[in-house]
Amino acid sequence: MKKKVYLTLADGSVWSGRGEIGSPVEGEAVFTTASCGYPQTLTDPSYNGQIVVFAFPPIGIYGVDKDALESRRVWARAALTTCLDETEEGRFEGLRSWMAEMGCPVISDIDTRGLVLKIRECGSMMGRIDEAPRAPQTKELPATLVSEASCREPISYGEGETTIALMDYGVKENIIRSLVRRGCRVIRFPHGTPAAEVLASGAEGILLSNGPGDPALLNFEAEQISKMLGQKPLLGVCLGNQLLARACGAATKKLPFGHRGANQPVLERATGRGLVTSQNHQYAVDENSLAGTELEVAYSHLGDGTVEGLRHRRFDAASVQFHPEASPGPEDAAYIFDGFIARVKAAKG
Ligand SMILES: NC(=O)CC[C@H](N)C(=O)O
Repeated sequence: MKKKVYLTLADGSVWSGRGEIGSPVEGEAVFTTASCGYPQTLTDPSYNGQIVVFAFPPIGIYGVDKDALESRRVWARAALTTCLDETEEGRFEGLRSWMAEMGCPVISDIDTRGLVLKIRECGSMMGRIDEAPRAPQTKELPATLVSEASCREPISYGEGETTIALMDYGVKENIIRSLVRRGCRVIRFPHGTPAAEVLASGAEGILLSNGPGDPALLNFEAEQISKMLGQKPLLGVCLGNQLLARACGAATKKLPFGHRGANQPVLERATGRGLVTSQNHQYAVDENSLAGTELEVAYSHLGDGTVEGLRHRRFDAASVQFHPEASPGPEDAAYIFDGFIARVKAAKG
């Protein structure tokens, strides 16, 4: 039964809504402006630890197609919407009942317009959803978000002739589907796999996945990437972009409210071409920290100028902060996978 519930943000502001919560929920409150794709957003492991405010009302209008999810579970801690479409009749199961099965609260009738403005003004911050207004106890997201989301053992997909090692920091499954569809065999490795083991697997190219949390906490992962650099062609996506930067000696920084949505404008510096991209990130590579490294900026955000992609001057390594696999969002950047696979094929001769 839906009850009145409250979101209390770390700055003390209180927002009321309606929903069912088993126990209080805490997480980092962030917003996405994507107008569709809520099933993909909610199952994207990069949202582990976050309370997602959907700026676009309503959500739920087309239910949930379980064949088009980004993982087997919901990673967001809660979904907040001003208007929840609760239709259960239709081709797919309704959002409300699916979220109940997934054990994740959906809070409706909450002022998402005010919340988005608050987060834009004061930045993403911790929040608590409870039956009474209570301040969040958690100050920061834990360092365990990636290990929770990564696979436990290597998993193989596809039978193609080009073998890609996928470092799983919390991968969206459409990255795997995008590679398999292009004729690759993908070996998905747990985040803590040593570089030597990955290189010994017969991998001809390495893809660093997206994933949750602060890249500055992932020292072991960055160190392994530095050992793989120059050995095989490498592509980083989102968290993978941030970790490539760290592996090369650059640093990341926290953005005020990040970029989350399906129409983020990006400039490809080499061609002057503009791309409309799918994004979901809170951190970015600090451009000032690139001086003295062998990395250069290949893409930048047309809204705030932040780094959106990198290229290594000496090694075959590149990365993007946005999502070539889309899901949700436009497919303008899908060619990045084609370019990567062509590089891998060229390198193996
Ligand atoms: N989608 C991602 O890979 C997100 C990367 C990182 N966790 C960030 O928030 O910036």
